[in-house]
Amino acid sequence: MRTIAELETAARRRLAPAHYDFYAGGAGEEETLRANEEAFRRRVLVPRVLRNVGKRDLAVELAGSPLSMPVLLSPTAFHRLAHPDGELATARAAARAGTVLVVSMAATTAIEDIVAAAREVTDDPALWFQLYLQPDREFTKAVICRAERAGVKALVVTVDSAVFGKRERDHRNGFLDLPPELSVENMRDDTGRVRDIEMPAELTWTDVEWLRTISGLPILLKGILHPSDARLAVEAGVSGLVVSNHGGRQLDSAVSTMDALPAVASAVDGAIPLILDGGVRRGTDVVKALALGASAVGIGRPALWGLAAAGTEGVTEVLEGLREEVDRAFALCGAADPAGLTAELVR
Ligand SMILES: Cc1cc2nc3c(=O)[nH]c(=O)nc-3n(C[C@H](O)[C@H](O)[C@H](O)COP(=O)(O)O)c2cc1C
Ligand SMILES: O=C(O)C(=O)c1ccccc1
Repeated sequence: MRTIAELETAARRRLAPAHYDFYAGGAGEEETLRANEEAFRRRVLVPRVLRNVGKRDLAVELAGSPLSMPVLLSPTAFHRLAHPDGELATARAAARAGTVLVVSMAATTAIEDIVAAAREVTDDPALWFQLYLQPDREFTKAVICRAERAGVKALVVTVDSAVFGKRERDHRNGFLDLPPELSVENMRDDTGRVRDIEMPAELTWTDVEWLRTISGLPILLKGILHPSDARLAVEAGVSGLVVSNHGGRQLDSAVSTMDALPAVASAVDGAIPLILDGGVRRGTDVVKALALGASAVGIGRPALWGLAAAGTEGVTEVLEGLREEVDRAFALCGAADPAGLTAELVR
């Protein structure tokens, strides 16, 4: 089994340079992109021993969906740029691993087809749908109804993107849009035209209330870093938060997610689950995030590297590699299950 770093090397060899840069890059100086990984390296584990870790259970439940381990696939755009099977491959790997795939609104495959691919692997796959609330509310509602009908189990609203982050690699490479043979299939309107995804600059907490009136699905907010926003999210009645800086692709110089986590966890005080994403590359990263208050972590780029390197098998390699590392790190930290990971393990 290859490490995520090795899969990234394999992916880089296969991808067009501009596509590799689109996946790998961040906003501006890429300070936040680097800070996410660096924040894990800066923390060390102080393990406990003699705690009978002979039987370990990595499973968690989030917003009504069961996960076989505390690792899910964060939403990422354009999987067909990485591999011809695109989101179908990613969905199969997630279903096989028993974890959640958050399908991006910028997916290059229709949500019905993604759900069908996962259902070939398992009866009741857990697929969530990420969205940017569009200025056209009727259209937004239609997209949500379509995803619900297809069988998604939760909605993840991305709130860190009032405007698009400036990814300077993309500007240098002239990578502005998908090649003509690909499109964001879930943005088709009733005329069959594919609409552009608009970044929702005018969004407020009122829109989160509106969303709760139009869908009964659990709603999670993705891109929360400030403890005051975390408190408002609890008041708004959402089912969970993703502590995320969009993998350093939005506000450069934003706090790393591991540095943001403790204050968010203390603000939420267990009321709703927290998912952390950004920079997770090793099982010990997962353990550090859980110890400091996350219920699970999300991975973005690692899944894209697996996908580009080897399709479904590559994403499986990433997920099973992480599972093995997480399990080993639990054992060596003296934790038999997620509840056994406490803040005292991290310095
Ligand atoms: C190529 C790429 C595309 C992304 N597309 C989306 C998206 O469509 N919607 C979204 O909410 N987040 C998107 N993200 C952010 C991820 O959901 C996630 O927050 C981030 O990748 C986590 O950091 P990591 O890549 O270090 O694991 C994207 C990230 C990357 C790298
Ligand atoms: O690349 C991204 O991070 C992203 O969020 C996105 C969203 C819409 C279209 C393309 C990319």
